[in-house]
Amino acid sequence: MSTKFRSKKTMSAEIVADKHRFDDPLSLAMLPPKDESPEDRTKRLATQHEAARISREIDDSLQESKRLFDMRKKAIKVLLLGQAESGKSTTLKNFQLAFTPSHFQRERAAWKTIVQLNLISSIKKLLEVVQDEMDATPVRKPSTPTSLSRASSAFRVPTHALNANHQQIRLRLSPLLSMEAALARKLLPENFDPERPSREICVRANSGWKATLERATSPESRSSTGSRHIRPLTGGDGRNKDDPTQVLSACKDDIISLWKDPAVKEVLWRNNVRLEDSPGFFLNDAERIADVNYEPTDADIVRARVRTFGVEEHKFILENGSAPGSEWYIYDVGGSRSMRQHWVPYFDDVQAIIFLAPLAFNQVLEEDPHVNRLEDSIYLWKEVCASPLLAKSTLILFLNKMDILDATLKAGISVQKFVPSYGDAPNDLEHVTKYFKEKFRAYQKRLSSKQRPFFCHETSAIDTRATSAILVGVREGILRGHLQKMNVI
Ligand SMILES: Nc1nc2c(ncn2[C@@H]2O[C@H](COP(=O)(O)OP(=O)(O)OP(=O)(O)O)[C@@H](O)[C@H]2O)c(=O)[nH]1
Ligand SMILES: [Mg+2]
Repeated sequence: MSTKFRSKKTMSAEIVADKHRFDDPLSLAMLPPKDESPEDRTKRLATQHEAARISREIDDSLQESKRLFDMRKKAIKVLLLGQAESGKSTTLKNFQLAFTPSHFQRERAAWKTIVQLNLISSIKKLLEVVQDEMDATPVRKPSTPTSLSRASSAFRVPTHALNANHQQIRLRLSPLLSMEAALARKLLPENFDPERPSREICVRANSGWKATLERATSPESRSSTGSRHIRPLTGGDGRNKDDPTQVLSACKDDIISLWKDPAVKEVLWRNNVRLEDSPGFFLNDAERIADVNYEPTDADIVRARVRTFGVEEHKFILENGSAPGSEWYIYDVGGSRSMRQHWVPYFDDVQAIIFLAPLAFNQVLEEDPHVNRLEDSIYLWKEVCASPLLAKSTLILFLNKMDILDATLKAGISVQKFVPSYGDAPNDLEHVTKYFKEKFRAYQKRLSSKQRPFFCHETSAIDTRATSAILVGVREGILRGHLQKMNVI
């Protein structure tokens, strides 16, 4: 711009700025030297240009951080709480399946390996019981019963005894066990729990274990000999000894016959072992899962068990429903006792707590067999209701595992025996549920510093269809409460 076209106002502003420049020691120090050579000038201008670029970058990143911070403030935060095995991660998977289905589908490959590992884990327990029985009683040959075996069988009613066939099956299944140990070590390096070493698959939160699993179990990875991948160990029969699909399919017939065997069933029954009630139970589906073409169904993924270790943050952008595009953060916590200390930092600014409480009146905690599960759930519920940090949060109670409660009551297990205060009220699903629901309601009323509505659902989180219908209602309730708080409605 030539001086001719500058306004009076601009010119006087420049004079003031120049005056300021010569008064200000910093500006003086920044002035180019009087005898600056053209090369020095070019260098100086380049440096100034670079400094300005970096400064712009810092500004942009600060603005982005602010934007993310504001978005998080606007996002909906939900915390899943409850004791270990109460169904928190299962509820999270239901949420993904219902509202962010494409995300759910993307993780399918990782879950396939988990289902296979779950199946192997049940086989491991089965083999342990078989081994203990064999160690305790002499093994008999199947075709030529001895007088000793006839005599010992006479003590049992009905008489199904383990024999050399079972030992053979056990031997043939042993590669599964070594493969499981190796696979868990390689694929889940975070598979560590001081409370229950090597009992259950467990991953540290946010360790990217799903991506690790997907990478490590993909066919490309297995066919690679690169050092970053699992090296394939190919047996004499051409089978890959590291690949759970191959090893399981080779063992399929033995797995099925062992699980269906009346002698094994009897041993389990006598030892009071109900594998069917253990988390991640897939033995009844061995025919399908041990198949070489196995692909997990949605129901398999929801039922697959991985113990949560720490606190996992899951970010969702809703793909459907009344507020598509809305951003949610769901925190899934590890529920065993040693992990509860990590919950509190996540209490800040949380809109809703979904509290999972199975009415497991006849079970004890895995980490402490002296503590009744239902008592522990009630203790935790009281803590949550009374917490000042959660005073403004909406509490939503899921009386989960209703299917198990139903089966327990139908099996004739008496509530009164475990909870004397239940008295002689009918030992059926309706009355038992009502009784404990009222207990939870009363504690919330008594312990909340401000009154809040009591939201309670009876759930069976492995039933994806029924859970989805409940979650739609929960989602809408949370959204409404959130928008009201933000004065949008
Ligand atoms: N039968 C039945 N099983 C359920 C139900 N909900 C969850 N499960 C199973 O119970 C086991 C434990 O569920 P998770 O969701 O992993 O439990 P969690 O609360 O996340 O446990 P931690 O991560 O150890 O704190 C899994 O194998 C689930 O498939 C239910 O309503 N009925
Ligand atoms: Mg979990």
